[in-house]
Amino acid sequence: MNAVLEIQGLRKTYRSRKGVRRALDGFDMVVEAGQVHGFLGPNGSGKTTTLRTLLGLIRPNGGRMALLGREVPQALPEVAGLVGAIVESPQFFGNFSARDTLSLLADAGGVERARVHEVLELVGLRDRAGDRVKTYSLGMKQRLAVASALLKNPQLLILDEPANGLDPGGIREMRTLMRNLAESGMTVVLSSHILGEIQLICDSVTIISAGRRVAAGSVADVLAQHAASAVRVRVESVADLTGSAGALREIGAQVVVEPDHLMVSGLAHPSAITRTLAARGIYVSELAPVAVDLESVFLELTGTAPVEGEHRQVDESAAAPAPTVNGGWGQ
Ligand SMILES: Nc1ncnc2c1ncn2[C@@H]1O[C@H](COP(=O)(O)OP(=O)(O)OP(=O)(O)O)[C@@H](O)[C@H]1O
Repeated sequence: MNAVLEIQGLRKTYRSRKGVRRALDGFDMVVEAGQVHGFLGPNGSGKTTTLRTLLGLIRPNGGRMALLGREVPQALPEVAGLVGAIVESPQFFGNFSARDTLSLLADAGGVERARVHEVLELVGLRDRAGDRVKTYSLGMKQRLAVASALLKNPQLLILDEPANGLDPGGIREMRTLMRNLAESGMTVVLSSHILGEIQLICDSVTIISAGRRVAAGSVADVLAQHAASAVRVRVESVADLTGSAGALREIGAQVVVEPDHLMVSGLAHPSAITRTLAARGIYVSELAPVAVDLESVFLELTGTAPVEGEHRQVDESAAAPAPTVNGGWGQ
């Protein structure tokens, strides 16, 4: 097996004074070597919990995980040196330069000083390496964080929301950096909800919703599997859009109401649309398959597409009905 990261049936339940929350509910994930893999999900779907659990920072309630072919958390002491990760924005001393910061980290980790110059070059900070970190932009601080994770030349790099807070230029630079790392043979896993970027950067994706995997595979495959399902529907009178949406939802479609048309997905045969609406005396004036992007697939799969009259809350993890925590590790 060529997988550098494997997760099977991962479960994590948080208990707090407010009750029990099932953050991961039998989650599966596989990342093959040499890929840039996007880990996508809405707020509260379990991405950070997954990454923190993989790195031994959180104890799961069940499931199995392996990094570089070794079962973790048991083998973490052996694989930790081969995995670079940033799961929380690291804090750097503002008065230190990037070079000072990385030299300090290199000494602490037993890494040769020559590597500091290499990683500064890799992340594009060479020319500002002597400037104090407090003069850096957010994008430069993110690159310094990536540089610190690269010091030990990891085989696998895990980044939680590396593009968070970056402007479009910063995101573009981050994208180039990720691609360069993958070309150098590193496997990169990055969590994000910036879907357009994932589509451009990543070879493969895992989409998580409410603590479960809802799609996985190459970006092209995930798009192809869902490409046929989205249809743009116009009806003769705009006044009939709301009624049409209701009728289509009754037959199981997911419908997004736009000002002058509907976006309909989740039906095996688009002919069901014309039949259903005609039965209500509503006539379709346009029925067009829509080129699907990752964003619409994501919205459909995670149930986070806007629904008329509903105001979705940000946290989509499941509030567990009863505390079923087994307290132990393993299935
Ligand atoms: N320490 C904790 N105690 C209780 N609940 C927690 C804790 N950490 C996370 N949760 C809950 O677990 C669920 C999953 O959270 P997690 O941070 O893993 O999601 P996420 O996908 O990373 O979200 P985001 O994109 O917003 O960072 C959420 O409901 C969150 O409120």
